[in-house]
Amino acid sequence: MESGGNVSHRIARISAHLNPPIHSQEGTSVLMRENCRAKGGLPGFKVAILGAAGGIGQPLAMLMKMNPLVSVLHLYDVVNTPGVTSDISHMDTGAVVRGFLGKEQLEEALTGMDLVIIPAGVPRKPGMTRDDLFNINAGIVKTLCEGISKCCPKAIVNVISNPVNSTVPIAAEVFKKAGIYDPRRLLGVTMLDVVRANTFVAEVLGLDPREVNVPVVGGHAGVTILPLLSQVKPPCSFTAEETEYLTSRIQNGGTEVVEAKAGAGSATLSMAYAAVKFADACLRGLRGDAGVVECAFVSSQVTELPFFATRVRLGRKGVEEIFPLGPLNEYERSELVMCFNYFINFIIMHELPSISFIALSISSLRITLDYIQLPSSLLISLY
Ligand SMILES: NC(=O)C1=CN([C@@H]2O[C@H](COP(=O)(O)OP(=O)(O)OC[C@H]3O[C@@H](n4cnc5c(N)ncnc54)[C@H](O)[C@@H]3O)[C@@H](O)[C@H]2O)C=CC1
Ligand SMILES: O=C([O-])CC(=O)C(=O)O
Repeated sequence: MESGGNVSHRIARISAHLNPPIHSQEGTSVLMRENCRAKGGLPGFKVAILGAAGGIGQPLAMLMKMNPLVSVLHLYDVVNTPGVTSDISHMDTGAVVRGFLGKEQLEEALTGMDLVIIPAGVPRKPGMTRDDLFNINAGIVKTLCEGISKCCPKAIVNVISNPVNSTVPIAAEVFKKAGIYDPRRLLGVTMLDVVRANTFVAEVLGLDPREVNVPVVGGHAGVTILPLLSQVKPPCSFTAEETEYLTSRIQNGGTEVVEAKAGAGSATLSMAYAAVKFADACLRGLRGDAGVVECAFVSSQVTELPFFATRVRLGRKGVEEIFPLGPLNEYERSELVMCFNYFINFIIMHELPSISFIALSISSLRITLDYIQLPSSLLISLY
């Protein structure tokens, strides 16, 4: 015999699944979905995916539907959300799924969300760099962040759209303009670099990748992706050859996939996996779990660059602690100079006056370089 509470809970869950996504087909049932009583499922977090019908968006939506921490899942895109939503809503997991299509439904998709994940935007094709996506994706991220400012200003925001090195500062500018910027809540997703690093290092060492943890710092493009192989857990050492091979493979992992897909896009499945791993960490932080630490591209004072990826501790307010780089070996210090060079060149090339990147100056970089004790010969490459 079920208690009254259990019965009403079951009815609420069934009704929640019958509750129509905004773009569902009309059923022939006497019980129309819009008449159902419950508007949400189990207690849990409300998550929106913006760009949910895309190569990343679809598997990401599927994996988030399987996440027990999620009670409501909003899928937003400018195309194809009805089909994706209908499909995913049939999965017998706890989260209730609703679909939203087109700009006029963006606000509805965002209202009340705890976490917003943004994989909206174009992917690259062979021969392109992530920075080549800047012109299109910057505008997309800007519009979506304006919606977030208005409808869920307290949400944690995970930015996947490339180039992450620029889309995150753009999101910050939008939030500042709206007066709602909290750097703790804005995170660029660099988890795929960590996932790749764990996999490739495990291959070299003959370990299970699940046992390996490689911090990857810097940014998310080419030489800005800086795996700290001297800080791998479990502790291990690499030959110079292994270090070169691993660093290059991790830095070029995205290009490896773009070339293999030969024009059909970039990493989607591994990215969806990485995005869910990261989103789950954010949700566990929001729930108040202790010791949730992942790498992310965030507003940072670890170096003089205004945004930088390092290990961060996630909590109820988002990023609650940013860890320093830790001791770097000579190879990693020289890689860090290349990382800085890249950022500076990008800023100069794109003349980004409105972006806070420009706030960094050569003199402040000198302080950073002194701080990390680079050999002075390497400084020359900066000037
Ligand atoms: N941070 C990372 O590690 C990674 C980032 N990416 C980036 O993620 C982005 C998405 O990649 P894919 O899913 O493969 O591309 P895709 O083209 O398959 O999907 C993108 C989706 O975004 C949607 N979209 C476009 N404009 C939109 C708007 N204004 N509002 C809402 N949705 C919009 C499209 O309709 C499409 O469904 C790309 O910029 C790619 O470079 C990809 C892999 C890894
Ligand atoms: O390489 C790309 O364009 C997509 C991406 O960011 C990655 O796979 O790391």
